[in-house]
Amino acid sequence: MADPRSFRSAGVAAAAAAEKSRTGKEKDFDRDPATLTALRGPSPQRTSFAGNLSTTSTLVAPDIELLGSKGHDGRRRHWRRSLGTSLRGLMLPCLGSSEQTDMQAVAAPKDRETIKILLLGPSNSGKSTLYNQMRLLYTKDEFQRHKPGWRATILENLLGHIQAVYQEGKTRGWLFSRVVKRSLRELSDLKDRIYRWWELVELPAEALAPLRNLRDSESWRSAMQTYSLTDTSVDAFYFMDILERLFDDKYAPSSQDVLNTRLKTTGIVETAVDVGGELRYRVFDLGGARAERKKWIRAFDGVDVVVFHAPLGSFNERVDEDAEASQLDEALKLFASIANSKWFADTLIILNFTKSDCLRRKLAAGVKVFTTTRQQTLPDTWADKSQTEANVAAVFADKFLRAAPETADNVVVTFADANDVLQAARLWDLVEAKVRERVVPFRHAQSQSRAA
Ligand SMILES: Nc1nc2c(ncn2[C@@H]2O[C@H](COP(=O)(O)OP(=O)(O)OP(=O)(O)O)[C@@H](O)[C@H]2O)c(=O)[nH]1
Ligand SMILES: [Mg+2]
Repeated sequence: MADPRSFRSAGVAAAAAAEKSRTGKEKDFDRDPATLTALRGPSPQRTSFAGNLSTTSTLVAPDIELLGSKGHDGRRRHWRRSLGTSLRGLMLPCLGSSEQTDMQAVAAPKDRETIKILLLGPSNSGKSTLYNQMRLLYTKDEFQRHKPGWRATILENLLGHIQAVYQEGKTRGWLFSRVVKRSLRELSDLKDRIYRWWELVELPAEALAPLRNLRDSESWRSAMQTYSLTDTSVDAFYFMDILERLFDDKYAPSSQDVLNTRLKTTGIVETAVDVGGELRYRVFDLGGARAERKKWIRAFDGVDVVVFHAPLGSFNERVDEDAEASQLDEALKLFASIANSKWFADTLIILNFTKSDCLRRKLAAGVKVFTTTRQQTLPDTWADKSQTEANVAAVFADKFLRAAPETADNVVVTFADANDVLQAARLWDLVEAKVRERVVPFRHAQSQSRAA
């Protein structure tokens, strides 16, 4: 099994396996430490993947409602859709003064050393998380200044998740222990003091005890665990584990708290950062939900780098807007249209697989990625592969690369979990290295040929 902390471990294994299947020879990808390329193989084959969930069971508590009556009908999709956007008005200050949804910024003239980078991918794939990692790296002071503004969303993430797990339990007939039922009821009784629409979210001190009881309850943790096998939008274990901090009067979100928080992006968010030397980035974080993608075209002009996000660990999760569509399939279709678009023929495309940690967790829990019960069929070469992280990564890297044009040499594959500081830092290092190695010389060559 690959070293979970290593940025390249799963990717290197994936690249090596794909290369071996293509050429029959071993290739030492460690000699090419920054990239995973050359994964293109012979004729495209179809792959199938599925989730085979183990379930927890148990007794459901009486009806509870933690988030008030506005906008939450109890179904997971509705909760997820409202999560993060509901407090958008409140959260705008934390997005930073250099960011805006103003299209004029998108159309601003391009300077030779200014590199335009788009973060693309479906919703929930880690774009904004990687965007925040970039701000943490290059504009740390500004990022720190805006961290307190995340508090309301963190609390909303925590409460929204509890509501979602409860609703899932109700739908699937899970049995909760008496302590869990009592704690949920106590939280529900506090709901008017916990949640306010268009106001700051506050947690009364009395909420700590029931939340602690939930956190310490085997029954609730097991329900959270099961739920997390089909929804990786919020790492609720993380927030449960910092409960005491959240209740501290002086609580100020840490960088990791922010990186683990889900806030759905609407519109186009931009920031400019000095990278060092002659380089300056203009980075655009675009909302990945289907309705948001209609706005993408406005940012497509003059793009130097696309960092495309494909959530590997979401292979068995559904798209919010379409219960039939898998998140990874959605990512594949989207990637195919980006990689084959005339807008990006000369653009460096970093295809970054995120959520490998979720894949690892799901595999460890016995969830199957490749099963014969899925509608799509497995490619023959992979049908007998064991379901290791490296094999799964290789299958999907191969599948995505086959969706790019046969002759494309502008795609670089990476595996970096967006919420992991080390992995994200290495990804941004890779972006910088590739920009210096390929994008800047390409630009200079273009301007010279224009001048000649
Ligand atoms: N475990 C894990 N969580 C991740 C990873 N990448 C992102 N997340 C979490 O997934 C959730 C969604 O991430 P976002 O960055 O908001 O997703 P997005 O692509 O910007 O989504 P939209 O704004 O809707 O387009 C957040 O709670 C992140 O903390 C990852 O690699 N591993
Ligand atoms: Mg986002």
